[in-house]
Amino acid sequence: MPAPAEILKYIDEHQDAFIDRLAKAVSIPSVSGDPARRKDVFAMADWLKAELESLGATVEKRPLGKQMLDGVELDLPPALLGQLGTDPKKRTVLIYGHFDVQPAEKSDGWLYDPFTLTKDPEGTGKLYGRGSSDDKGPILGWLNVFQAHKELGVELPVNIKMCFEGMEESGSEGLDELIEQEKDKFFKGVDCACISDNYWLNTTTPCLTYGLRGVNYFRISVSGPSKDLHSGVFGAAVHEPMTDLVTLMSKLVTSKGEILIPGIKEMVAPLTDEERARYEAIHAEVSDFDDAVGAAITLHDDKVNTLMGRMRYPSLSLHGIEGAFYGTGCKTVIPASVHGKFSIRLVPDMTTAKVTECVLKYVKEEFAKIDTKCKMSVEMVHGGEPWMADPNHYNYRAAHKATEDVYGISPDYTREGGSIPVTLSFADALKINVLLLPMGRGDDGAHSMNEKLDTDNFIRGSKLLGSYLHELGASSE
Ligand SMILES: C[C@H](N)C(=O)N[C@@H](Cc1c[nH]cn1)C(=O)O
Ligand SMILES: [Zn+2]
Ligand SMILES: [Zn+2]
Repeated sequence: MPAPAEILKYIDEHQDAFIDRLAKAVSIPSVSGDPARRKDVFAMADWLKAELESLGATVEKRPLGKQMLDGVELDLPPALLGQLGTDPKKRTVLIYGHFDVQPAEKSDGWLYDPFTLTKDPEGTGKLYGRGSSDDKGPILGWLNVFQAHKELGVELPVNIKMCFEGMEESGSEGLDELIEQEKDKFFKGVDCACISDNYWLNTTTPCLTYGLRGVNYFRISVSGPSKDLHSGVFGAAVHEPMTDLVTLMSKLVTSKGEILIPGIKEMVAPLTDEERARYEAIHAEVSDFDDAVGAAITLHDDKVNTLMGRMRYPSLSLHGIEGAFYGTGCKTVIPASVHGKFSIRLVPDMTTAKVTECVLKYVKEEFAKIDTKCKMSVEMVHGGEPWMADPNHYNYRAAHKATEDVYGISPDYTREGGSIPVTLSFADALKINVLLLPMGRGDDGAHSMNEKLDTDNFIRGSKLLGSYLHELGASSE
């Protein structure tokens, strides 16, 4: 059963107020990876808790302990466990989202201040701001639905349990332990889960996502002199950490994206004809990738291999070098120590443990070949396993119908190239089906500069979440 027409009308009529609430959320710079912004992640938790409570939810703040970040002990931001409705005759759906965001600085190349929601500057309905699509917009989509029901006095068709965290962009530290502790308490009675935290493949076709790649994030540290040196005074006289690190990082992946670490490719589940046919059926073109990244730079020239590269094969990306000179000008420095960061996206049947074993062994062997007096260490910073769900479950059928209700078309069935490690934790610990129901478009620029959410995706996406709840409430096994 679709959401009642009055709910959909309410969402349309309150578009401006909903965008203002998104602006407030974006203005809190809740960057989990930056110790200086940690207080803002706490502030974001408080703000979201108050908003949920004003809509009638009961919400508990659950502390998650402490973490060590670059040798400094930091409090982890709390998770929010919320509830709306306890009717034993209704299904209970768990919704998850994260209120932390990736780092963003105007100087990264943003057109506007990343922590001010810039509304529709080009007249095309785009809402620019860090977290607009990943993942504050989708969280607020749920709030829009709750508000419509509360204000109109329409009963929610299912019971809602909520889990919102503030560390997703930094490895979801502490959350698995909370889920394990609470699986027979707070999470008891959950029938299925819905996560809105990924993206359509293109800019026009909604999708349901039944798989995620996992991720192992690594850090290689190379150190030499006890302080930064003048390259004119000491160049060609000493071993240089940066040179060794760049040599090492160049051994990880080719320019064609081929991972050079022995043992990685061998773990990947073989492709079947049936699976290949699923990629052929997806509504996407290579040009959608070109548009999303802003250049014609795909590794493959055909749709199927491009989609499979993103969804069903592993990838290795080099992210950056901490300690390196990166400013303007020509500083002639030999950095004393540098830290190279890279991650590997995991697919079935890879595991974080086996990938870590292969990487550590290989990096140490390759470093030994360099014949340097610098010191090297390598560590896995955080990891999450790949995940797949059954897309024939009633949870997916409800979302399929809701997509038809709201968009008038059938959704594509996709696997996401990104990672949401907690998805597998919910599926395994609670033994439930999890659905990923994205709100944003493929060109939203999550993790990039100029992240945006289209007004239409925010508003119709809110209607989609509402209709999904009604279809779920009316569905049978
Ligand atoms: C898909 C989701 N919205 C997301 O962006 N996940 C992140 C998770 C992560 C892991 N390490 C750091 N962040 C991602 O896929 O990068
Ligand atoms: Zn993200
Ligand atoms: Zn996200």
